[in-house]
Amino acid sequence: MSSLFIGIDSGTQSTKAIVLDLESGQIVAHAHRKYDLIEGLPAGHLEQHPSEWITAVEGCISECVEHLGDRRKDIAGIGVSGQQHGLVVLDKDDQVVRPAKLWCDTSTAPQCEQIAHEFGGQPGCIALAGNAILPGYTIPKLLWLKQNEPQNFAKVTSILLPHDYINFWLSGVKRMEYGDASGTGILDVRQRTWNREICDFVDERVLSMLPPLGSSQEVHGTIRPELVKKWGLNDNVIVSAGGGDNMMGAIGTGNVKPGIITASFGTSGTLYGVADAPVVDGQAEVAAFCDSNDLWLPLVCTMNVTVVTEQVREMFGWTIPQLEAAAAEALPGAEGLLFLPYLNGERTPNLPNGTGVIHGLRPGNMNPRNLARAAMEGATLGLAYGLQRFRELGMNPAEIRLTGGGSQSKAWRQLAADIFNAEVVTLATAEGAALGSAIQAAFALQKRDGKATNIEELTSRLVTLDESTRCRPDPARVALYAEKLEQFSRLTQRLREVEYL
Ligand SMILES: Nc1ncnc2c1ncn2[C@@H]1O[C@H](COP(=O)(O)OP(=O)(O)O)[C@@H](O)[C@H]1O
Ligand SMILES: O=C(CO)[C@@H](O)[C@H](O)COP(=O)(O)O
Repeated sequence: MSSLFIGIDSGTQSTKAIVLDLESGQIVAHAHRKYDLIEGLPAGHLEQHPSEWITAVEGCISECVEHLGDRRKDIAGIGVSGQQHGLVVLDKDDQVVRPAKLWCDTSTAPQCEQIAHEFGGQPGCIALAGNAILPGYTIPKLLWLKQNEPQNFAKVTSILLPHDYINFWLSGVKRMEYGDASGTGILDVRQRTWNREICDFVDERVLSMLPPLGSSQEVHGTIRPELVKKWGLNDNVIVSAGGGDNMMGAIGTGNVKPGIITASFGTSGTLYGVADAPVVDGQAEVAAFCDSNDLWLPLVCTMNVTVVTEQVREMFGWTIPQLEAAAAEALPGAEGLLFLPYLNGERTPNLPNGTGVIHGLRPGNMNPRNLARAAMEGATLGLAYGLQRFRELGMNPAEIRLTGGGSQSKAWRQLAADIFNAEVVTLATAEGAALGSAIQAAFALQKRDGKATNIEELTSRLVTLDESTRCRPDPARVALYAEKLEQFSRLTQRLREVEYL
């Protein structure tokens, strides 16, 4: 009998679940559930009710165990990955006080400025905790709540991140681990301790709202008896610490030691690589996060990747294959179109009130295929802007591992290789974060039980590259996209001047 581990990835647009057979390395069941965002006014408010995530997790696990039949008794653990930074606020009875403001909610730009101002600007925040305070992060959301909904703030007794809340629902235990906690803005990533000054500035109750904090390699708890009964599981199934989706995506793409870089094309775009010391960027373009193995994960995040391609797809009423076909049919460079992809505002570069721009329209080039291509190119150029900063900080990948929904597109993979000027390759599964969560659950259980285990050995056995997807940069297109990136940076600067001065 071999052990099975469930990996859950609670993403921004959907929840994905896989069941990993630890012995064979096969994925023996999978499920997914979609949901929407709550868009508030004025633009910038983006929220979800945590009950949506729970309904999706419950549905995904139910579907997987139904598919497994009697093999459900082999399930030994569950690991949960979640979109980073969202603020879940609970009252004294552990009821959710209001919907969670998400990583892509930019309504908290004024609160970021207030916090930064208190500590001598963003350099002061970086000195205290290793990171600037940016609208995506968690702590400005709590200050926003205090200032805008004081009645709700008064009810809050504890705060959790999205994956912590799912862990709490699964196990009844409240806890945070270093990786996801590093995206709050209040974790001093060098020491892995809460920064009291920033917490107290937001409110003197903040420290008391935080649950216990600990290693990302530990077992979080065991599945609640009601759920064990509902799903027909054994009663000792563990829940591992879990983590932010990028931290778990790192495990699921075999990115567990320095030297490997992953790019995720999900709702957001991210680029990250493990480091064995904190990487603190004085310009704050690379976030100084912790990973899910008690190391560090310097990361660049852009807010607009499949957000942009999905808008174009919906505008033309296309299926995903139709979107891909249109982008593949267009010429590289989209006949002069350049899409600044800042539909939801942006984090890198920091343009919380930014908007999208399509530049270069002429009578002959304004057609659906060029718009599809320009959307993919613009989203990828946004990440390439961040990759430049990665390279300046000494992380210069020859190969980038791609994960997330957009990485399933062949046309997108090739233009990513050309824009990044690096080989790109995907993994056997596009669900890197879900796979990473299942692997982490296996690792945490083996570690707890005192078995000889090693995350590097586990990932080298369980994570496989899909060599058939490898794309190599083409010199002519690399040159074309280098020019586009310069134009992209200049236009972004102009947008900043037009919208902000
Ligand atoms: N072949 C494809 N080409 C382009 N986009 C794709 C493809 N397959 C999936 N996607 C997009 O990927 C997105 C979902 O990616 P995912 O990584 O699951 O996001 P998240 O974790 O943020 O919810 C969807 O918007 C979907 O349209
Ligand atoms: O904010 C960040 C990273 O800092 C995002 O990467 C979120 O973690 C959302 O991830 P996806 O839903 O796009 O995977």
